[in-house]
Amino acid sequence: MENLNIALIGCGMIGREHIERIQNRIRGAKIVAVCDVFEEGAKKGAEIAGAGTKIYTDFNEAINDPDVNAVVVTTPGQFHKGPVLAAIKAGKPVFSEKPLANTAADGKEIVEAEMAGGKHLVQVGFMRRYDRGYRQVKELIDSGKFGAPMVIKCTHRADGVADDYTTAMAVTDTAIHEIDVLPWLVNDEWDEVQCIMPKTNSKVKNALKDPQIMIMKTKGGIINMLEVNVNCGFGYDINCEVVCENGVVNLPCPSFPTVRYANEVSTKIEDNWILRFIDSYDVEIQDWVDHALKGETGGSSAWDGYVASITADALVKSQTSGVPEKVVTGGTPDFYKK
Ligand SMILES: NC(=O)c1ccc[n+]([C@@H]2O[C@H](COP(=O)([O-])OP(=O)(O)OC[C@H]3O[C@@H](n4cnc5c(N)ncnc54)[C@H](O)[C@@H]3O)[C@@H](O)[C@H]2O)c1
Ligand SMILES: O[C@H]1[C@H](O)[C@@H](O)[C@H](O)[C@@H](O)[C@H]1O
Repeated sequence: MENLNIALIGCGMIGREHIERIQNRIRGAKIVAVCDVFEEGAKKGAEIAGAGTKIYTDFNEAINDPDVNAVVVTTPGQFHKGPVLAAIKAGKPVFSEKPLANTAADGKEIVEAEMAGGKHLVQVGFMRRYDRGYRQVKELIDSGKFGAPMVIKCTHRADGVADDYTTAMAVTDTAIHEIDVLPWLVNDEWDEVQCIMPKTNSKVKNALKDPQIMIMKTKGGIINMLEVNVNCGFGYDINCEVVCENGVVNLPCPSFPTVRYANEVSTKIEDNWILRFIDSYDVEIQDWVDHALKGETGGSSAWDGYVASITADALVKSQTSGVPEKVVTGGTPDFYKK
């Protein structure tokens, strides 16, 4: 394969970002077809992609178009399974935005289909594995200089969320990033996870519980404390601090100039994920394209996506049980061992 001719399924917020990215900044790939259940949405996507882009409202038709040899899935999480399975069936490489699926049951179907086909075709969009800051933290931890990691403290804060954002989405849509990136960062696996609910922010006007505190223990005994807080009202604030035996590795928000003005010292905080991780998405999609052209996958595999969904299921269970819940994966199949 010399070039990826991509059908992108789901022309919403990140779908349109990825269309623009692939057409203008990614080598070896172009969007040849776009699909959205709403024709208007697909048309908007096609406008960004440029003249000649085919428009579909049925993902099966888009994926099975003979001019298409690769697929990007940017529908909401609960609708990833259909197009991902269709791409596997067609034998075409597929990049699925995170999460691979909203439930472990859906993730299992994808993993089983990929194994049955005997070819690695699925990459999951956990872009933090491509973020310069997270990569530097991993290098520092892997150097061994600071000793073994013992505690991780994270915040995943957002200015606000849409009205249809639910309590479970704090796990399946938001904490899912930490669920994937932290075990990768410290070379470990989740063992048990717990979600506890502090008092809810009075700005929340529906049934959403926000903030939430997630306490997650790895098999190696590392404890992570994660604050998910999606109505913080002051910006997109992602922090990660790893406490090791001989030192602390801290990844704060990327720095902006510090301003001294009117008796105050201040530093800007990024508005949203688009800007905070913009470089990571570029690196991630280019890496997917480079791998797919060689018949390979990079980044997070379908198995990683499935394990993240198993962990998310356990955390969602703990949202109601209030107690720690076990993360049971049954072990990595040989097909996915690196
Ligand atoms: N990696 C990241 O940081 C990041 C950032 C934002 C979103 N995401 C992920 O990307 C996905 C999309 O998020 P979004 O914010 O762009 O959502 P969105 O709601 O803005 O867009 C989704 C689009 O998919 C379309 N759609 C739904 N079902 C479809 C189907 N069966 N076939 C074709 N089109 C369909 C909708 O009409 C909509 O236009 C989610 O999984 C989300 O978690 C990831
Ligand atoms: O879909 C978005 C995206 O994945 C962001 O990176 C995350 O911070 C948000 O919580 C989520 O809603």
